[in-house]
Amino acid sequence: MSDFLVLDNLSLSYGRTTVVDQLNLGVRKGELIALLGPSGCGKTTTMRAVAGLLTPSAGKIVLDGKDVTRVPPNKRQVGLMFQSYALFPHLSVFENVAFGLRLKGMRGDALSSKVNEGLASVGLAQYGDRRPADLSGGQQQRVALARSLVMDPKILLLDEPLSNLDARLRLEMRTELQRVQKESGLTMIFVTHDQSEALSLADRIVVMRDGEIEQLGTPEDIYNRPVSAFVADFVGFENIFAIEGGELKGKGEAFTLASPLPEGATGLAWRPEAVWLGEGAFEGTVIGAAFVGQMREYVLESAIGRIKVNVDANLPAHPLDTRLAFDLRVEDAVVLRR
Ligand SMILES: Nc1ncnc2c1ncn2[C@@H]1O[C@H](COP(=O)(O)OP(=O)(O)OP(=O)(O)O)[C@@H](O)[C@H]1O
Repeated sequence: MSDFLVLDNLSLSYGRTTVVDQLNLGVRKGELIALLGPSGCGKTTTMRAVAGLLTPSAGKIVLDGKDVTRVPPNKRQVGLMFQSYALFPHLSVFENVAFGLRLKGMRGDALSSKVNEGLASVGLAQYGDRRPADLSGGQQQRVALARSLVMDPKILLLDEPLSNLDARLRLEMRTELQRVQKESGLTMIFVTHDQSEALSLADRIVVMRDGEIEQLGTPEDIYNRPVSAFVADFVGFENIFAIEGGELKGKGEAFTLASPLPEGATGLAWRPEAVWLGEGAFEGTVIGAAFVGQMREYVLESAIGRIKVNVDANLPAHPLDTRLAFDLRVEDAVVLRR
């Protein structure tokens, strides 16, 4: 299947500063893609280019088989929902959702049924007469979503759509977004710097770093098989070591493992639960210990650096300052190859 949205060698600049450099990305129809990366890596800039708010300095954007690189924003059928989803405070919920449709010349029954359908799709069928101020933050967010959906965009871009919501609402809206997307079959790209949001929502994740794609894959790929220390760090690996001259090096002394290093590896990383505690070639002092329900989390200070270890909470606890042996085994590591 050919891609529905293609970013082909896309370069984006502000003045003389190139922010995104020769980016290539294909998005399939009906896919939910997350753009994940730290602040300043170019996520919003990429979205702005897809929406037509920024003209690329090189490369092209193809949407639904049509080159839209030079097409103005209002002719692209690209929906946008930003973090500040500013609803019109003086208009009712119904009128907020109707706004764009009226601009397109829609009136009467066609307008009412379209708006009501939009409100129903986000679970707000009964709220048309309210003002935005009389809704919860989550409900306001859903009005903004309905406002985007009724325009029948080919693709909907969401820039940090959930970051204004508190933790509980954010979880609720995640589920809501996923439901709406699956029911409507709409292609969506959402920007986030929250790895758990990306992992839980997306069909595929694009991890960006300094305007380039560091890794593209399913949530399982990204979580279980990060290609680089950068991605590993982003998805919660705590114990990351680079390979330099056949030795492993983190924040402490370099060391050599008993087993041979995997072919082509540039680094090895261990999740806290993949570190052996109580036996092994290394020794560390417990400088942090926390009970977190099913697990106990330890921080060990050792010659090779600080090591984070999670073990079953049913095992006997180790108090602070205890000296403990631990082991890092190649077979329990994730191999980084970039
Ligand atoms: N209008 C602008 N003029 C000049 N530089 C800009 C402009 N907007 C963004 N930048 C720069 O471009 C780079 C990428 O910014 P962008 O907003 O795309 O990052 P981001 O990944 O979306 O970050 P965040 O998560 O903080 O929103 C940053 O270094 C930023 O300072």
